[in-house]
Amino acid sequence: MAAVGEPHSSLYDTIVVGAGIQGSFTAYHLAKRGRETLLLEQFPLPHSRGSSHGQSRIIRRAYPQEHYAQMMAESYRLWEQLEAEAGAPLYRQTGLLVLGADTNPEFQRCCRTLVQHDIPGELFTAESLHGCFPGIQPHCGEAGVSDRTAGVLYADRALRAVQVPGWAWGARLLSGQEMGVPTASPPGPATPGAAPAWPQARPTATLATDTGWGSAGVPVPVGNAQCSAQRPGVLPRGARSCTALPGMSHPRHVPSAPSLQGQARVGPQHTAMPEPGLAPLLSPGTRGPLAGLRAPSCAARPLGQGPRPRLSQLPPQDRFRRCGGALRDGEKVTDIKPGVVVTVTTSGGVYQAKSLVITAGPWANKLLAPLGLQLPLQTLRINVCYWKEKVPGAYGVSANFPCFLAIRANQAPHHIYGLPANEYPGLVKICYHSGSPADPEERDRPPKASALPDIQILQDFVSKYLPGLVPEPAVVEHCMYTNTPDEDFVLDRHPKFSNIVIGAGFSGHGFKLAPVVGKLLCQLSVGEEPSYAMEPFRIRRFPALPAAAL
Ligand SMILES: O=C(O)[C@@H]1CCCCN1
Repeated sequence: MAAVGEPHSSLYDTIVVGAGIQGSFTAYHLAKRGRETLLLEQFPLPHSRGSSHGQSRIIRRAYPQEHYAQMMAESYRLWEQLEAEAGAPLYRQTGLLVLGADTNPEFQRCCRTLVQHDIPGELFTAESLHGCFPGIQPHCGEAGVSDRTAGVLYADRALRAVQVPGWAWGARLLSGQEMGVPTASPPGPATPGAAPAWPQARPTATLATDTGWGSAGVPVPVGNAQCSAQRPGVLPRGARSCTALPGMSHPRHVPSAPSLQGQARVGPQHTAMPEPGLAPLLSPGTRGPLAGLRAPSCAARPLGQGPRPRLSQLPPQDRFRRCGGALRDGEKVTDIKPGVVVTVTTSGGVYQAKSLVITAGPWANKLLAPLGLQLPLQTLRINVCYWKEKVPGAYGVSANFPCFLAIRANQAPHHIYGLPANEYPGLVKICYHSGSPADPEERDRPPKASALPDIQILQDFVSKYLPGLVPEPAVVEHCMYTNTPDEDFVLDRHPKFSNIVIGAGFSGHGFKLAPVVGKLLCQLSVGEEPSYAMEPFRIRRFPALPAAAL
């Protein structure tokens, strides 16, 4: 079979349907292994119809689920590798603050992950948190924990970077928009010339036996919040950075935030005494979960990675030597015929491959229906909101404002998360981790006013927690989530057709994990043993799949 008017291989090793971040990383891994790979995308690239567009995403290791925490260690390494290949910064370390009720099990699981994986971070009471981040106004009974390795991924740039090597090494662009091998750092929000500091992914300390932050059902005594001392305000311009975390401003008079690493920070800017509620955890010889950890390494990891080769600087024969990839955008899949050889018909041609990977985001079930499978996926339209600073720069990356993740703060049933002002000067990205059910084909239809409770929830949150922001969104953009009931991904083979692999249901938290997801889908596709336990991602975990679905 041949594409209309285009020469190409008669039989690909793998066709990947969907060139969002998950499909692009899958094609990238396949092409790097020398697999003849065709990456199909229904829209001309770049586009903003799915879930991978926009300039920023959070990258973090603070995950409540152990399986993602494990995957993130490798994901950081693979992002760093891609960054070296692209020759352009893809990441900016800002730190992340997880904010939640100190008794919240999810908050406690995040704390446990940080301790168990020896991830640098700190624990805050409501009072010490407000001292370190005057722009944030926590409330009684809330606490914070920071993940110093976290930051912002430059999403658009990352997507482009992973698509370019995927086919540039693979040699052929058959049609569609030519994306070009980068010859210089693409424009974007990163500081020019600033190489990001990729945090150490591997644990560096021997950890004490886990006595169970949350796992044993014991509430974590994270401190005695003294809410009366709090004051509204924002980070003063030019405020000095905290010595412990790059993402913190720490005025001299503010009480110290205890370190997750097992001792209170002591220094000219910090008080020596741990806060009363933390004392039992922080005492030498404690059997608590913080026992036995090393003193914090407070300095930011030195950049020190030297100049990176740009793809464009490699000799063309090197760039094109690797066998594999081709990308066809602007081609919508209209039919898939399973079999030992899978036949995929698009609006532009007919292609065949030994295996197929479907990474179609919110279109997953539309493609799977003719293959007899419907996954319990809910597609949601998400409002991506930006909020104006009252004092310019107060919540910006340059002022060391961190990313944050508020767990059920303000009684909101879902999480609220934010990223410091960066892509739009003076505007902070703050979003609700849920949205209104929507068909991806109709995502541009304005929702009814009643379908916008999230904006009201965000306004309440901004008023109460971020008093230095104007509590009206200045910009609202949109993207799609595809949620599973448990918000774990689907990474599995089709139950009937083992050479059809499905990546779906990334539930609004998949971007940062895409390097590992792509590797796993590649491994499933080529018949290798996956690098991680796949149980959380299996289709069969959904007990209620109707028989007709299979
Ligand atoms: O995965 C993340 O890190 C962000 C924040 C939390 C919810 C949405 N996505």
